[in-house]
Amino acid sequence: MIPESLRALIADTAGQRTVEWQGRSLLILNQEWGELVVCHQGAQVLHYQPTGDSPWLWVTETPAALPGSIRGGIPLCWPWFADEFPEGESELHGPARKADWRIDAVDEEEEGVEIHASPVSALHAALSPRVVIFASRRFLKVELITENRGEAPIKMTGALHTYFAVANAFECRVTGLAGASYLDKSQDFSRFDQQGELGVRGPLDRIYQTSQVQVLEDGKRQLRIAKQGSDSTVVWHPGDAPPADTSVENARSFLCVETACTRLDPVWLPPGAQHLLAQHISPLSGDEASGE
Ligand SMILES: O=P(O)(O)OC[C@H]1O[C@H](O)[C@H](O)[C@@H](O)[C@@H]1O
Repeated sequence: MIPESLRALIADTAGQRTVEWQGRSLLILNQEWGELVVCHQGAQVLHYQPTGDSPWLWVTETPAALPGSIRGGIPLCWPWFADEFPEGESELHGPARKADWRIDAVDEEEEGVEIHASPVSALHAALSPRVVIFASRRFLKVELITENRGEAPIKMTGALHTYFAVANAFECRVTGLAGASYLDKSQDFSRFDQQGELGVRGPLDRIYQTSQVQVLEDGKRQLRIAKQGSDSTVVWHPGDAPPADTSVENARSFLCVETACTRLDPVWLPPGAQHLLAQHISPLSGDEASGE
């Protein structure tokens, strides 16, 4: 579920190192607690695997060339999601995922790591983003923090556009959405209510209005997806018409469950204020799994 060439670089890493892959600079950690790969382009977590498990995140076998971004891992959509462009802009999902980011700090402890990143060049006249990544044997958490350094309130949207690695996208369940209202992008953003839990059986592109925890089940693993600062969960799969950088077969092994702020819940950030958008992924504990 990650390309062989990336797998080989991780296997050759003892501890921590920075390497080139696909023309991008990657920070690779291979430690007792597990593996983590962060790409400098987009401050994108490309890979996370706690010891004893398989990868939680999917990466395309055939990434787009630069200046494109790599499909997979946890791309940052910032400071807007999809086509919620501010006036004069046209880049789908915003400039952050293609931009160069600096790794400001890597704090390693026996139990895990905390990584801080910020863009090399300003991505917005007033909004300033930074990213904090926490990884350990038990969880992966990504925080996207935005500060308004300007003098007027600014409207923003965004997403942690996570590509989860799954056994088969069309045999997945995403629980925690039952009863939630959603906009269906494939039906001109018509609004519906989710009847029962979501079973993914084909292409879908939906924005659910919810701040609740979701659980992604693929028959082999149950991952709990908790969030902060988000009232939208986007569930997306392109079916048998994936984007050009991904084959139909390869696309079957991801499902996007995105922690987002969208047209349903845009953030109006006052001057001097910060917004935290966070996704916290962990295995469903035994108690929760049995419904206790
Ligand atoms: O191909 P990308 O620009 O990465 O966008 C991939 C997808 O992102 C989101 O999930 C949107 O809801 C989809 O409509 C879009 O197709």
